[in-house]
Amino acid sequence: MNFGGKFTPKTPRREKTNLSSSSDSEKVKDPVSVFCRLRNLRDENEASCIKLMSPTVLSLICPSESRVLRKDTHYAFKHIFTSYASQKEVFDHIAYPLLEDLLRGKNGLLFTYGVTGSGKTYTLTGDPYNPGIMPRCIDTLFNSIAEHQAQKYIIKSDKMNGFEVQSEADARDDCLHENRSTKSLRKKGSGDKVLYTNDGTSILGINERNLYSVFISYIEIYNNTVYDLLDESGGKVLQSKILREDSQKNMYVNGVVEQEVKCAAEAFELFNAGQKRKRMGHTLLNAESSRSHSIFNIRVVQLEQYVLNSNGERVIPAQNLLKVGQLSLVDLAGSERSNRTQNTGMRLKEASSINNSLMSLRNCMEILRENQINNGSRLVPYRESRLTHIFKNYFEGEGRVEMIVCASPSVLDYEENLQVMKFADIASDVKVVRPESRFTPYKTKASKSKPTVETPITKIKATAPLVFGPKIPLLKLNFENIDDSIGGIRNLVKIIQTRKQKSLLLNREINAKDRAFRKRLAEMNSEYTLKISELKSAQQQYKKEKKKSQNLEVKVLELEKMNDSLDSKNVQLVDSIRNLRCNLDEKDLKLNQNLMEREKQKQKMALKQEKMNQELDDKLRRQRDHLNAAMRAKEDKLKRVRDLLDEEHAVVVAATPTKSVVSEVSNNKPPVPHRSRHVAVANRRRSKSVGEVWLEHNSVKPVPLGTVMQPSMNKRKSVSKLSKASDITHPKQSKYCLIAQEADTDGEVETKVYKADILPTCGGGAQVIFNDVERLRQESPVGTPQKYT
Ligand SMILES: Nc1ncnc2c1ncn2[C@@H]1O[C@H](COP(=O)(O)OP(=O)(O)OP(=O)(O)O)[C@@H](O)[C@H]1O
Repeated sequence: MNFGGKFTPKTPRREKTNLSSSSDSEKVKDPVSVFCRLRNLRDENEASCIKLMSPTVLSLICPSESRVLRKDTHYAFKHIFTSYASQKEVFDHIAYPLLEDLLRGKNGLLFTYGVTGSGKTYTLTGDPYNPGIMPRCIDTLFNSIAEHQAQKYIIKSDKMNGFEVQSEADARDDCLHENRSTKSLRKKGSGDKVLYTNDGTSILGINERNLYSVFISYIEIYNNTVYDLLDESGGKVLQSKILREDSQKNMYVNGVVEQEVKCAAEAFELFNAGQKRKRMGHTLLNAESSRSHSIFNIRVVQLEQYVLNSNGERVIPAQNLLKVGQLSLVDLAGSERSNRTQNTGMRLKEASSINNSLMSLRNCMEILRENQINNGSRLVPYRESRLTHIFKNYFEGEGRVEMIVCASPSVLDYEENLQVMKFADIASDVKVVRPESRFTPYKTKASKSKPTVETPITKIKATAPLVFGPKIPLLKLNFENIDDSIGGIRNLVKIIQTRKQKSLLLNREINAKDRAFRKRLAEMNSEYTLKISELKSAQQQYKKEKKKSQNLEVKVLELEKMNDSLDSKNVQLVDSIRNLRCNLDEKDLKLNQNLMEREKQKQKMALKQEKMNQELDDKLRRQRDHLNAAMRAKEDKLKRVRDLLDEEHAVVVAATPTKSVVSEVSNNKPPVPHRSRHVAVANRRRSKSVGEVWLEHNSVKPVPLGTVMQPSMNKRKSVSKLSKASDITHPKQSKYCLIAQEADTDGEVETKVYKADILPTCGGGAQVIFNDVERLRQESPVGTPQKYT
């Protein structure tokens, strides 16, 4: 084994594994082991929706009050732990075999899955008196390897998911300058030390030829971003990390703090420090609910000190190989329905991210199962979520996968349990390649101190004895048999000569080696100087890159902050939009109500108006009919008068009958001249008789005419009633007119002026001779000028 020379990988690079590949089909595969752990009911009187049928089968009973009634369904598990099962039972059954694998250099993934508050964290962590799987794993591990641990920092993480081995002196140096951040992490963790009860369990039959180193890392996936719970470089703000593939195509968290621990207490301190940073929150269903998926990684690295050759002698292993096993304990955040948790804002965003990642896990499982059943090659969408991406290797055959389904039997959890059980059903059908011990080639770190310093392996080299030839026999001189003694002496001389020759040879060899060594040393020295300058430039480059990456990280952090604030703003906006929508809906409702009310009123009004219109129409029709009848009667009378006038041309009215005429006129009836008393008088026009005096007889008070043309009567006397003969016989009066008003068929008012001459009779009376009728009508058709006749 060469600790100072150049590293050459001894094992071929592992090809990317794929479950559907033909080579994989030849490998032995095991289904994902799915266990179930039932927790106790919170309230003893509560009804249960889970019925145990056997130690491996349970039935999910649909509660009668469920919105959708479903048939009872059966689900099979590798084993079901009832609420009476102790933490130790769960550990012994599930985690102990994984620990055995870990010490054989095999990987294992154990995750808890279930509804929020169903006991996932309790199963994995527990409490000091009922330690869960994680503390039991740590205790059992150190109980088993305590005596066989490598000196601290002999094996170091190379920050790229691999390891390198360095000399003891360098390891001591590193111990002295122990990472400050780790110290402070420890300090933080040691503030309130949590000590879990150690029951002394250990793994039997570990390989005692190996030196063991244990490494711990603790990360969380929060809102689909990976954070290192042990990284203190960002102060209180957790640093987001990216996922990378190492040279062997294994996924790892870039730049994750992977701390070597030498005892269980140190591991617990780190766990507690990380636990304080883990995102927990209070929800309606769990006072301390995990808001992120947390992954606690234990890596055990084994360095083979020596191997035994066929003669049973200890020889240094020919290859630079480390056996590396990893156990990932994953506490998944609980699946939850927002209508039950009534989460809002940040909690709601967390819940949706949790549910999304769990959905991605389910998707991947479904596709893996489908590929296996149909021998298909559908792409498994590991990259959809960090949770699936980080565990890609496990599903592609890099380790054993086990799952504990935690379930609360409460009827309230029925719907969620149904989904969890379906997921478990899918998972138990997925098969993964049985893991093999993993050997990783390691680099030896160039020693910072003098090259004479021994590593655990160079120590073994030094103990190999130098052989100068045959052993020098014990010479016993026998003076009684001098020949024997001489023979012995000769033999001795021969041996001494051979040894001398051997010694000379060795001396020459040593000298040659010394020369070669010196030459090599000189070469190495120049190489060293070269390397130092290379290292310096690499360091400078590294510093630059580090600065760049720090800047980038700061930027990422700022962007994340911005993203977070945008997210919270978005949530607020969504809330306010929802409120505004509610308000709008309320207002719309009110508006609609008002509109309906108004419509009703309108309809009422319309009905009322229609009724009124009808009434008015009726009234108008009656009035019109009445007026028409009256007019018709008048026109008849008038016609008769005209006819008479036309026939006889003149009517002489005797003085005595004036009264009767007047009385007829006063009765507002058209005057009917008496045939025998008619006097023939030539037609006279008003315009021709200047200075005439008119007796204007308005039987009723007329409607104001408002016309432009008025009957031209310069001198007139208006009377409403003719009561005595002198009203007519007055000598100054020569003209008589009777004014009557009536409505025509269109309802327009028509004024008729019946004109007559007053002629004195020889008997001292007067005769009234009607000779003209003047009609005054006012019409107002829209858009047409008013007509007057
Ligand atoms: N088997 C059990 N025995 C006793 N107590 C239990 C058991 N399972 C859970 N509990 C208790 O129930 C509570 C909720 O459990 P826990 O926090 O482990 O739930 P969870 O599934 O991790 O929830 P979340 O997903 O919200 O983080 C805790 O107080 C825990 O102590």
